Amino acid sequence: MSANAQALRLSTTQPDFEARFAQRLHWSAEQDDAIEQRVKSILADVRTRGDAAVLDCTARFDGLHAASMAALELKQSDFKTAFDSLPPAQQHALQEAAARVRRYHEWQKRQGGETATYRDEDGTLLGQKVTPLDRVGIYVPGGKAAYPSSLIMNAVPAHVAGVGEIIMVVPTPARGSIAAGGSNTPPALDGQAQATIDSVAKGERNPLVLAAAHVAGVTRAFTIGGAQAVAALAYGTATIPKVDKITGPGNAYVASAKKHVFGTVGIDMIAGPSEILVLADGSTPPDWVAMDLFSQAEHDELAQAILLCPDAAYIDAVQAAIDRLLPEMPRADIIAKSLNGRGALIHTRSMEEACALSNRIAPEHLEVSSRDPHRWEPLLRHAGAIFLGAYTSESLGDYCAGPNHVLPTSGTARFSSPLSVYDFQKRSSLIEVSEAGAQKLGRIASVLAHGEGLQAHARAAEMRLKP
Ligand SMILES: NC(=O)c1ccc[n+]([C@@H]2O[C@H](COP(=O)([O-])OP(=O)(O)OC[C@H]3O[C@@H](n4cnc5c(N)ncnc54)[C@H](O)[C@@H]3O)[C@@H](O)[C@H]2O)c1
Ligand SMILES: N[C@H](CO)Cc1c[nH]c[nH+]1
Ligand SMILES: [Zn+2]
Repeated sequence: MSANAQALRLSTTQPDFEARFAQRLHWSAEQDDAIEQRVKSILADVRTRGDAAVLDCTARFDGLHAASMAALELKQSDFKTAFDSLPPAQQHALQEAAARVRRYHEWQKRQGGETATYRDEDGTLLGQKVTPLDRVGIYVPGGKAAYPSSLIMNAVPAHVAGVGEIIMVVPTPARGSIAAGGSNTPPALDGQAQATIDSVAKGERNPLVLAAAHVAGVTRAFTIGGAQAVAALAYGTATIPKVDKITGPGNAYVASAKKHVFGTVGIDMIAGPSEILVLADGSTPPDWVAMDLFSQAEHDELAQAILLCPDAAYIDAVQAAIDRLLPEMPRADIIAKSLNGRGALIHTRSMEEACALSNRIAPEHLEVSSRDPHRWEPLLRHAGAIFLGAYTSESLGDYCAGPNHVLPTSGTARFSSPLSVYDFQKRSSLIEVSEAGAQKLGRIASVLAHGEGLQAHARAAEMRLKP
């Protein structure tokens, strides 16, 4: 079957542009209610039954039948064996990518990620103490594709922050299981029967993911996924240690579960489908831009790829490149569904108007494919990551440029930031008031405390005042 991708053509001069633009941006997961209900029941089950529920869900959704949690735990020796058996080019690529991501996050840590203090003139010390989290859970997606790059993007900043223990979960669904894209109607649970099956059956452990765990370093790892993995990390089970925070992307089940466990544990963000917005002045080869649009569209039928450009002839050339290049793509069907359903090629009056539109979208990835990217960058306020110039393909950021590829989606870049070293740290304020400082601060606090009617606050400050 040959896929055909005709992304919606829009122009900002069309009278109905606003309505059509808003409609295209709107994203709603049709199955939201069904997913929410299922996630709630999985969370409750894991909270009550612990490991037994995790084993049942893993059999039910991933087709992975294990008699005990021990069979779902990966060992450090598994990681080493996987790494050693990779071709040298893959070993080298993993190591280089991890080294570049580490270097970037080490730099980031120096930009405000370290304890610092200052003193008032009277000797009072003020500042913030930065402490790494004790134990984090990292979710590495594994349902429809394997993501060693996401493992690196989560584990490396955690290490750089100084996190003590990193617990990784990664589903390894058997072919034909629900998670691998098989039937969406799960069979009834039959925990009793499954308990008699005494080993892991058919779960596909991706060697690059295991090798990435060797390179990036994780403390313990389990081949579980979905809401059950998030629940196990959040509540803890007899086998899986409860963590302080869960980071990492995942599908709608993972996102919903993270939303529900927030408060019991910290989370990084709720990630939606991938997005790319290319802002082009027409100077980049159209094939490059077409492939950049494909690069995010190929993640997911619900991914969104948008081109904004003031040159109508250039938009025609990008569409021609899409038509020519699409049949070569192994994931052409996913790309076509994404472009047809959610993509857009938008003709703008100017690059200035394109920048303003981009700010309204607040995309996860924003490519400024221009001869003069630094002219436009100051106009761009909201994006998860900004890729400047024709040579900066978004895909380089996904793997090895250095900054994190876990980014805010669905317009949340208006108020949130990429995953970072700061996600794996917390801050405590430091206050040491000198005797002289207590005289000044005590008088201010006393007045305000009386104003709030809080006498003990006032007296605690006043007792330290010299007569
Ligand atoms: N933002 C990022 O940085 C980033 C990086 C990599 C991947 N991603 C995205 O993460 C997502 C990964 O999704 P995925 O599905 O491949 O893997 P996943 O690991 O997120 O989900 C697989 C799990 O979903 C659960 N599941 C699937 N169908 C279910 C059902 N019907 N009922 C109950 N549970 C069910 C199963 O437990 C399974 O283990 C993709 O959308 C991908 O684009 C994002
Ligand atoms: N583009 C994804 C985040 O939206 C990350 C990724 C992983 N591998 C390839 N791409
Ligand atoms: Zn990607």
